[in-house]
Amino acid sequence: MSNPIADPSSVDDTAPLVVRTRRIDDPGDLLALLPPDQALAWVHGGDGLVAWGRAATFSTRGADRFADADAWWRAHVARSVSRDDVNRPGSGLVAFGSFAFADRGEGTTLVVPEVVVGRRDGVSWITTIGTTLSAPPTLTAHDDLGSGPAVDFEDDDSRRARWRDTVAAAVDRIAAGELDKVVLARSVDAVSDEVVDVRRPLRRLAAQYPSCWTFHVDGFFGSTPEMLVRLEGGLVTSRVLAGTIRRSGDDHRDLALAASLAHSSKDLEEHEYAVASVAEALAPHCTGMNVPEAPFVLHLPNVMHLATDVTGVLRADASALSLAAALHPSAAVGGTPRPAAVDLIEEIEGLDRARYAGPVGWIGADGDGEWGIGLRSAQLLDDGRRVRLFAGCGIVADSVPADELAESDAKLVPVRTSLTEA
Ligand SMILES: C=C(O[C@H]1C=CC=C(C(=O)O)[C@@H]1O)C(=O)O
Repeated sequence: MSNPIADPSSVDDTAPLVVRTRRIDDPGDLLALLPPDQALAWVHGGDGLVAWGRAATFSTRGADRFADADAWWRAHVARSVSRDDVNRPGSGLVAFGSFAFADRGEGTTLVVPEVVVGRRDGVSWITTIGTTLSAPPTLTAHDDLGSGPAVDFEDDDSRRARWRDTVAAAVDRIAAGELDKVVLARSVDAVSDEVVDVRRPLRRLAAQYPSCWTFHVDGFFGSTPEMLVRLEGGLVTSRVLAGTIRRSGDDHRDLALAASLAHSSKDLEEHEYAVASVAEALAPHCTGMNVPEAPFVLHLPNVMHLATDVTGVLRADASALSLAAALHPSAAVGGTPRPAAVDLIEEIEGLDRARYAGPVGWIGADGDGEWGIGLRSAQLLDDGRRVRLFAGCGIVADSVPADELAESDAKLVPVRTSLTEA
C-alpha cells in the first residue's frame, strides 16, 4: 500500500527511547494542533491523543501480525527510559497502530511518535519521545485550513448492482446452511482536485460524531462507533455493534425507527452473533464478565445501531493488543462461524479491505490501550488525491440486497461528507 503520510526512512529503531510527560494548561482543540505531516489522532468527545513525528515504526503482515507487533512493542518499552508526571491512560510512552483486516493484507503498522498531546477529564499533558531528552515544542493551533478541494465519487450503477448480486449470493450460501452470518463490504473511491489534507476531514468527523472515536494512522482515517477492546487498569470493555437502521432526519420518526430496530428479529439475530463472538473470545482472558441480555439502541447522526457493552476483569497478564488479536475479526466485521465467514469474504467480496475493519488505536507502556474497529473509514492512496472509502453490512438469512446497499450508503455518509463539506 502506498503511504502518502509516513516517512520512516530516518528512524533509528534500535536506540532506547527517552520519554518525558509533563502536565500542561488546556491546549484547546486537540486536532487543531496537528501539523500537516505525520499526524496521528485518536479523539473522542474532545478528549484523546494527537501526535506527530516518528521516533520508531514497525510494519508487518501475516497471521502473526498482532503477536509480532506486541513483541516489538514490549521490547521497545523494556529498553525505554521514562518519566511521567501525569500517570493517566495515554500519558508516557505510547504507540499508535493500525492492523490489516486479513492475514494476507497490507498496512499493519505501529508508530511511536515524537510528540504526543493528550487530554482526559480536564487534565492535559505533553509527551516527548526520542533518543535524547528534548524540550517540549511550543504548541501552535493551525486554525485556518482554507476551503476544501472539489471531490468526485466513483460509485456507478454497475458497481452498485454487482454488490447487490454479491449480497444475494451470500444470502443463498446462508440459506444452503454453509454459515449463519457474513459481513460484506464495498468501497467507493473519491478523487480530489488537490492533495487531501487529512486534518480537514478529521476535524469535521470529530465535530459531527463526538461519540465516535476519530482516528488517523498513516493515511487511514475515520470515525468509528465500535470499540473492539479497551484495557484500563485490569478492566476490559468492548462495545459491540451490529444491526442498523438509517435515520430519517425527523426526531419523532427516528424514535419509532429505534423501537422497530430494537424488535427486528433480523437485526437482533445479526447482533447476537456479534455479541457471542466477543464474549467467547474474551472469556478465556477475563473473570467476572458482564454480557447484558438485551442491546440498547445507539443513536448516531446518520444511523442507529443495536449496541451491547461487554465488560470483564482481566484474568492474567495480557495487553490490549493481545486481546485485540483474540477478538479480531469479531462477527461485527467477519461473521459466524468465523472461519467460514472469512473464507466467504475472501471468495466473493472482491475487495482488498486493507486496514478497513481491522483494529486501529493505541497502546501504552503498561499494555493498556484502546483498539477500535476501523469502520466509517477511508484510506488515502497514491499521491494523496485519491481516497478509498469503505462500508460493510452484516448479512443473515433474511437480508434484502437493496436494503443492504442503502445501509452501506448511510454508513459511507460520515467520511463522504467530511471530504466535501466546507
Ligand atoms: C461493517 C460495518 O458496520 C458493522 C458495525 C455496526 C453495524 C453493522 C451492521 O449492522 O451491519 C456492521 O456489523 C461498517 O460500518 O462498515
